[in-house]
Amino acid sequence: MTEKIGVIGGGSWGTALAILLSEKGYQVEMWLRDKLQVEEIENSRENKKYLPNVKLPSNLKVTNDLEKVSFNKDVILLSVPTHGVRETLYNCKRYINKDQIIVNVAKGIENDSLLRISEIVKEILPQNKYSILSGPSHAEEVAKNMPTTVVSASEDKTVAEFVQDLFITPFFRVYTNPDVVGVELGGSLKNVIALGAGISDGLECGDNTKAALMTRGIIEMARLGEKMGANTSTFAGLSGIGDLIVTCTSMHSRNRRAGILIGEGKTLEQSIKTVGMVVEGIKTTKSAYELAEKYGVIMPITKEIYGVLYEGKDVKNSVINLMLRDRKHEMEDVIIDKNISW
Ligand SMILES: NC(=O)C1=CN([C@@H]2O[C@H](COP(=O)(O)OP(=O)(O)OC[C@H]3O[C@@H](n4cnc5c(N)ncnc54)[C@H](OP(=O)(O)O)[C@@H]3O)[C@@H](O)[C@H]2O)C=CC1
Ligand SMILES: O=C(CO)COP(=O)(O)O
Repeated sequence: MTEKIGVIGGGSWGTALAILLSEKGYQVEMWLRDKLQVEEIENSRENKKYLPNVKLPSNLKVTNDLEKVSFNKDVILLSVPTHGVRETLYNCKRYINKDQIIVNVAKGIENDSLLRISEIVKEILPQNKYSILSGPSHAEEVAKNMPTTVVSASEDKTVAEFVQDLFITPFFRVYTNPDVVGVELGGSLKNVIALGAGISDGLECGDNTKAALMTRGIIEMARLGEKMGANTSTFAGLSGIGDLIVTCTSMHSRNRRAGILIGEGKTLEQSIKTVGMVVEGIKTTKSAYELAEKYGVIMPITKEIYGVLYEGKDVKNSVINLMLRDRKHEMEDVIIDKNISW
């Protein structure tokens, strides 16, 4: 049985998963970059900043030391936001050996390089086995043992199944999938659409609008995914439509909450500050927009959200732009694929 797990990143998600793994009886140590926060958590046995009102089990250790969290662990759980993954991995690379399995739970695409997390990990730790764990799973609900389902994706079936065994509990059901590209893209791109769903709520558009954004959103996500080598059926699964539903509708979603504030007329900076936690979709919108250009994929919702976030476009004009696009067949991509005509 795997005994030792280092959790790198003690935000809401890292903390919720560290609790789950500790309660399963593993030896878990969680790293946070802020020394004062580590002391505060040790004293109160609670992560008041990111996961308040949830007590940490007594066997869960907390540290500020990257060597302690990385060295001699069987599994490294990467739970820092996407923009911090590269630097954090570089800083702990010297303590990690090739037999340690890397499990990533961050949902984003790196700016500028346009790399998914598995690609960053491959660059820095080329010999280590990798799995992404993703799906509709708000930390606040997992911490309360509310039934949740996620997917473990790895190129290596034994690794995907190992991670499934590691995390599965009666409340946290883990499926497997070989499609790393699809699972990583689903978890990242849904945050862009969730910003849009939030903007729609902030504008007081109704449920029709949100259903439209979600349905047309998953189509453009899958369109990019297919060009990038994903299996389009993955977008119909937990890390695609599943996570899109939860993020576009939940009051826990930071992406949706940031979108609501933008829709209400707050600036991007005000919205990020008010949410006070990582809003991955903001950086991912830029990466997704650039990937769409690079692969020549039409992503109208992503393009409008990019315009609002990065070009100062008026949100109401963006809605009009989306509604007044050229008329088209709903299943255009399918029709082209299967050569179907009327
Ligand atoms: N919360 C959730 O329900 C879920 C989150 N995720 C994903 O998990 C990842 C982590 O998110 P989450 O835990 O929610 O984030 P939070 O906003 O709750 O916490 C962010 C954590 O990351 C730290 N951090 C921020 N920037 C850096 C950096 N550059 N280097 C190292 N550490 C950094 C913060 O430290 P400090 O306080 O010092 O700034 C804080 O501990 C994201 O990709 C998110 O999309 C996935 C599924 C569910
Ligand atoms: O990915 C998540 C739930 O599955 C968390 O979404 P937010 O980052 O929008 O809170």
